Amino acid sequence: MARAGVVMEVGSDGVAVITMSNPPVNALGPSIFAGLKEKYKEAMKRNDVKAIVLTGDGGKFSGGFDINVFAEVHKTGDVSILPDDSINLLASTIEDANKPSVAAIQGLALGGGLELAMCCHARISTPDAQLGLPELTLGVIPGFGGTQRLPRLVGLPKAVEMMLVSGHTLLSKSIRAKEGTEYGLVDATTSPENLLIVSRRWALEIAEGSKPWISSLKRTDKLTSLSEARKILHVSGKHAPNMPQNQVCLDAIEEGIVFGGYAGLLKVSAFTFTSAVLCTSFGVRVFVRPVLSYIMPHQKEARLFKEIILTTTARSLVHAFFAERATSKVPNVSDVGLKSSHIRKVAVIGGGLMGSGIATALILNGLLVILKEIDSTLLQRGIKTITANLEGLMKKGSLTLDKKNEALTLLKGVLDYSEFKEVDMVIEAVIEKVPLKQSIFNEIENICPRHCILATNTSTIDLNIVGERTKSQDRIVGAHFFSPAHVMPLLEIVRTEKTSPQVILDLMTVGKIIKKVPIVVGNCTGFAVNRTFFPYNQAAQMLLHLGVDLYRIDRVISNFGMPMGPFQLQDVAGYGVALAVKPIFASSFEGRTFETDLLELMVQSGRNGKANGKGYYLYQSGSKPKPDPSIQTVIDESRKRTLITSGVKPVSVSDQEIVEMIFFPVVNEACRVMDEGVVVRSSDIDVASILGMGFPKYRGGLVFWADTIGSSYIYSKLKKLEDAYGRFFTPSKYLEERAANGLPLSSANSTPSQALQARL
Ligand SMILES: C[C@H](O)CC(=O)SCCNC(=O)CCNC(=O)[C@H](O)C(C)(C)COP(=O)(O)OP(=O)(O)OC[C@H]1O[C@@H](n2cnc3c(N)ncnc32)[C@H](O)[C@@H]1OP(=O)(O)O
Repeated sequence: MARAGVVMEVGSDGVAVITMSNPPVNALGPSIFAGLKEKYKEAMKRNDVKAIVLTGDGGKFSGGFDINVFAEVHKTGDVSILPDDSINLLASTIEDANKPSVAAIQGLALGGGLELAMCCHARISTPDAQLGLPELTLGVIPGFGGTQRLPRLVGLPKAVEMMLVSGHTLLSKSIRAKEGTEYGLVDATTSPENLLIVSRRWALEIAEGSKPWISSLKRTDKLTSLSEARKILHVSGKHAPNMPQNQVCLDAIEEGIVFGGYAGLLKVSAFTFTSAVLCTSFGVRVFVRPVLSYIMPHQKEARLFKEIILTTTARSLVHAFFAERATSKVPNVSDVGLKSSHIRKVAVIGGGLMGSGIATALILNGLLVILKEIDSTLLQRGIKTITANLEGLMKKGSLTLDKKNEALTLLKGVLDYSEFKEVDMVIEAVIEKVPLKQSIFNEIENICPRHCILATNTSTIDLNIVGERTKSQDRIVGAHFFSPAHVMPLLEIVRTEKTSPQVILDLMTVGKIIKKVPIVVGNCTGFAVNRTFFPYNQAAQMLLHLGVDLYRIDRVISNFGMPMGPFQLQDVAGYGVALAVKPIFASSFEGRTFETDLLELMVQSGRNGKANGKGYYLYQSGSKPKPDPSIQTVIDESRKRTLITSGVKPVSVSDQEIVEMIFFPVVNEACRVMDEGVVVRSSDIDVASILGMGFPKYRGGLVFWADTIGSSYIYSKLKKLEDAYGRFFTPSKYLEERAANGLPLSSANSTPSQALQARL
């Protein structure tokens, strides 16, 4: 089936197989809903149909409700385009039908997809299918009865765990079907070949009465007492600062627990309420609530859904979803019919922190790795770091011992280039020294096969300089990983004018294989991410030199949603790289950097950050970083030496001003990055800021957030700051023009910027 739609085939056994098709993930859009209603109506009418199997085409059940509709709601503000199908289709037509339905699940059943499966009377699945309700990661809540049916199928604690978002990346926990059988979400697992056979038989057995006919919404056996439930909901709600969707979801669940899931779907009457209350044994509180709130838990869910979809959080997270997917669309690379080459073996040069992290990411995802170091001590240290990285993942529960051992078999340490004759890609990850990198590229060009990609992990150095002594400019590309490379999800792919589209496509493919989100950017000092964010630390340092307490700055920025404040981040990253790139940024961005000796003074006073336990904070293993009062002498000395603050009284700033003074210069630099065509589209900066710098995803990314504030406000603030503190804050031409014309900063969002188009 190529077009979106639903088909039905009735077998001689009396089973109607209804198949949804909407490639690539069978998203539930209007044509699928219309098709489901039509086919169900027909199946109910036909005398030769005894039971129904509901499934998805192309090896997938469904990736859920069509998120494009959310984007449309955000564009128009019109929530009436959202279907009200939780009652009409899922409950009345499927769950309450007089013929049973079995969901045959393969690949994935997510969001509305799983909700559809949960209203069937049984679920048969392939063992590895991914099942989950990730709606909260989009800032909304399940809207097709998931808040009611999931707790009834798997119990409240597991349901809450599967739905709520937590952590900085706002993930909700999906499960594999194998685990689903333990919790009762899945009735049986089977191979893809047998899926329809087993599902048909199961459906007939329900119809004949030899298997139970279960309506999820009527079940109460997995629900705990109301007081227990409230405890679970209360504890879960506590971990949700800045995420209104968590509390809203808990409210919808609680409503259903108090009033009963099934009662919510039937016409409201005293009898239905009473029977719901009795069968769930949930106390007297029901009777003291105002009558209106008795009406239908599903109405509660649907009503909350329509409210929450309009929040800034939902807008931001839906934007982030599409922004992340847009990164794989690179003009003249992904749209010119190129096919990815098969990259099997990768050499990593340098077993330091970055090289080991990169090697870890590669072997974890099945690629053969040759790790090269200059002597056996360094090589052993690199291999030890890789082993420790894998053990760290095991401790977190994300890797089994077998997988760890399997990964290590893919790693080979070497001290010379003899193995490089067969590699498909080299990633150089040595220290940031131009002559060293140049001589490495010169050597590997001669040794590696002609097809081999020559990548550097430099975070700053111009790629044309790195490859200056080679003739293979078309194969040279930047593969900028973020530390720790086996954990951080971003891969910045840096191309020069000469890098071939095939090389870019191949590196993007490797990026996807190792589960990174690759963004393709142009070549300039700091590339897109470090360049955009260089004013971040510098603005924080400027505020410190203006007399603002460093721990307050960190607190304000953490409260804004960054994983930690800028000073703690400097401690964690170490000062080495910052000191090394300081002169590079100062010369490339002359006049718009903040000059201070702070880091030099820190190092002179024996502080190296977290690495030696002493930085802006004091670090002891097992306890949280502690402010260090003795840092004041270093700060006083630095303030004395810094032109901007000598003789000036400490400034008084509000928390909002701290956020603005730190992030507006970052937004300003992002404007230059967009204007120069360093990124393909502004939303790539959003993705990079979220995945590379920890910018809060629920704010949609740096540029999206800036647009919620408005270009003219940001411009006027920067102008005032420029008057007070100089060129560090001077608004860019791009920002000035956008502000003058009342335009958002992201208007080049879906199309490549003009500067880039001119270059391509
Ligand atoms: C009322 C309901 O309760 C509300 C809901 O159901 S909200 C939706 C809940 N579902 C989700 O959140 C799932 C979102 N999707 C995903 O997590 C992932 O896309 C996936 C796991 C399904 C597949 O991942 P992967 O194979 O890596 O492919 P991925 O690149 O992400 O997606 C492939 C394409 O499908 C699209 N897509 C995926 N899920 C979609 C959805 N639910 N709606 C619309 N498009 C979707 C992507 O935008 C992408 O389109 P593109 O090729 O044009 O860029």
